[in-house]
Amino acid sequence: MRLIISGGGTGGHIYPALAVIEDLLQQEPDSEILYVGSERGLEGGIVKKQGIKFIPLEIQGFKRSLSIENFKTVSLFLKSVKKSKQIIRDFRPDVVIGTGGYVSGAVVYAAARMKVPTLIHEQNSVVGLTNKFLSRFVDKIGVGFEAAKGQFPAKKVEFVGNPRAQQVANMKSDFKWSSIGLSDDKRTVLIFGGSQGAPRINSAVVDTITKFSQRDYQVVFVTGQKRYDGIMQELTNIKVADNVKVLPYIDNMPSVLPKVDLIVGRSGATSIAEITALGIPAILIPSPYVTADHQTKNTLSLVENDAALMIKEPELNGESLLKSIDHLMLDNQQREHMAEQSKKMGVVDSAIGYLT
Ligand SMILES: CC(=O)N[C@H]1[C@@H](OP(=O)(O)OP(=O)(O)OC[C@H]2O[C@@H](n3ccc(=O)[nH]c3=O)[C@H](O)[C@@H]2O)O[C@H](CO)[C@@H](O)[C@@H]1O
Repeated sequence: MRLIISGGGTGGHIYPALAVIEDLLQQEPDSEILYVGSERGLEGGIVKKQGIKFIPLEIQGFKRSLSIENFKTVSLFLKSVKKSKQIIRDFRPDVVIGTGGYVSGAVVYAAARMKVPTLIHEQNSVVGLTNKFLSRFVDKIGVGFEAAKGQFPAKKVEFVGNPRAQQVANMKSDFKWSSIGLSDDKRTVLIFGGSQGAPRINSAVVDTITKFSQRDYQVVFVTGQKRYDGIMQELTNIKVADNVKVLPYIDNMPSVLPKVDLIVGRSGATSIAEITALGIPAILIPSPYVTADHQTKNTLSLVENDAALMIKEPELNGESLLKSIDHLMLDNQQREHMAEQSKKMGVVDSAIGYLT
């Protein structure tokens, strides 16, 4: 099969696209894949590292308020549609898939206009702007939450789960914490604020980081690539204990996640799909800065099922963070219960096949 796929901006859109590619290559190893992404998003680095052919487009998002920048946005979009048409003519794909983010809007729209079969995947329960726009033009729509179905034309939409969930659930991991200087025998807490790191979570961790030295668990603190240097600067005069590892980013999350005892982080759609696919106990701090507060909705669905605890961002600080982590790390029974409840919510038989 010849596939053009596009998903951009943040990890939540990129990793589901990579899961689709991995699945397709397992089924049809001779497939030709082209990833079209934005110049500015995380995808350039992530996709190229995987050895997948990547073409960047220059594109930017709409400002929700009246802004002169929106004229530039429209002009860049139209140029990207034109470039996408050329890319499609050259590559001759059998299908074009979009997994969200502005860039996928241009690519999938161009394909639909050229009558190439198109499909989009929506990870969130609240539909993103790009997918809402594309839903009028595409042939099929796969959604990761049942709740998203009603927001799309009924004839096109199908619940398929999140392809990334199936990928992590199928992973046979031989990852060892000792490969990053930690112990293989200690229970491990992984703290990360989505694919880009979250300043409020980072500050709370920095405030309490010395206290982790007195604990019998270990902590992996992922700052986000762009925030790492700043955090290391803040930590210059602070003694970080041996049981804490500070990292800018984790490239091999599917291998790492099965070895984690507790996750502390945001509740973006793809993180939630991973957490529930594996049944990992979690403390979730929803981002209040996202469309229709969808991360709080994501979080509550887990909290109501006893699968996670929530700390609202205004209540987050070093003390509340440490208290919640300690509470769960001391209570093996509660963690086990959370793990079971979480796993019950996981959708790991996502119909990736449907997407290709
Ligand atoms: C601020 C913002 O707009 N956030 C949105 C964005 O979040 P974002 O992309 O951060 O969130 P997600 O939780 O959906 O996905 C993060 C992905 O990055 C991976 N990861 C993260 C850190 C790391 O070091 N290594 C790594 O591989 C995670 O395992 C996961 O696969 O897209 C999501 C899916 O559309 C939305 O629900 C979020 O609301």
